[in-house]
Amino acid sequence: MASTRGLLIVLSGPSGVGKGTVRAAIFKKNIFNYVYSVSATTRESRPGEQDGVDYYFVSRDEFEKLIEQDALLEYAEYVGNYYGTPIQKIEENLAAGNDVFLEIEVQGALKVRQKMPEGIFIFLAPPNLQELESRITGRGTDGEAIIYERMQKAREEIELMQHYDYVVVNDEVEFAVEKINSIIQSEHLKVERVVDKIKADIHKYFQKGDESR
Ligand SMILES: Nc1nc2c(ncn2[C@@H]2O[C@H](COP(=O)(O)OP(=O)(O)O)[C@@H](O)[C@H]2O)c(=O)[nH]1
Ligand SMILES: Nc1ncnc2c1ncn2[C@@H]1O[C@H](COP(=O)(O)OP(=O)(O)O)[C@@H](O)[C@H]1O
Repeated sequence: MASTRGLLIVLSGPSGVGKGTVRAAIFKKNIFNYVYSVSATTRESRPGEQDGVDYYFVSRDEFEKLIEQDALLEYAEYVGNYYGTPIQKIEENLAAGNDVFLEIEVQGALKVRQKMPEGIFIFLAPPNLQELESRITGRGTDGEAIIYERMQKAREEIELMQHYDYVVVNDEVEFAVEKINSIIQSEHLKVERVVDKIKADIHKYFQKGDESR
């Protein structure tokens, strides 16, 4: 009998809410040994970003081949670039019992929800919209028109919050990390998962006994 499948954890939310920051803090703490799902993207790499670690940086042609080959669990076009989740490693890791962590935007997360409804979908929300605007502005990567566009998009995305399992407000990074880790912890303790684990253990125990008899 295979070991219990890992959990698929999807962290999503509007641009600028702090997904990247919170994800980095979660991985730094590394409580649950999540495997991070590295996405493919057609956007240019930023200074300090590493190919295969932060993203797989690919051309548009290469990305379109991945789509044709059905190699992506989902993909979305976001601010002029493609972003997509390679499926193979996710499947392999979940089957091996490892938890897999995705950090993707809202359209993509909802597509994953349709394909893998057993996942745990967490919406990272800003404390309020004024604070969201300050974070986007403070990041210093966007002009005024883009900021306005991102705020309009955030408004639509916040309305999709009801399709998630949990909402975590990113007030302080440290608190958001704690809240997310405690969600994962309680998902691990759900009775059906514990029962699956115990069944796998019972199976292993008696199989060993049968072999030595
Ligand atoms: N749908 C989808 N979105 C992704 C994927 N990878 C990253 N994203 C999202 O794409 C958006 C833009 O990412 P990025 O260019 O790194 O800029 P950021 O705004 O600084 O995080 C963010 O909301 C990411 O969460 C993916 O594989 N699929
Ligand atoms: N809890 C927080 N409090 C204040 N600033 C934050 C918080 N979380 C993130 N930020 C800041 O907000 C900006 C956007 O964060 P980022 O992680 O890039 O967002 P996203 O990945 O969702 O687009 C960054 O400048 C980051 O330092």
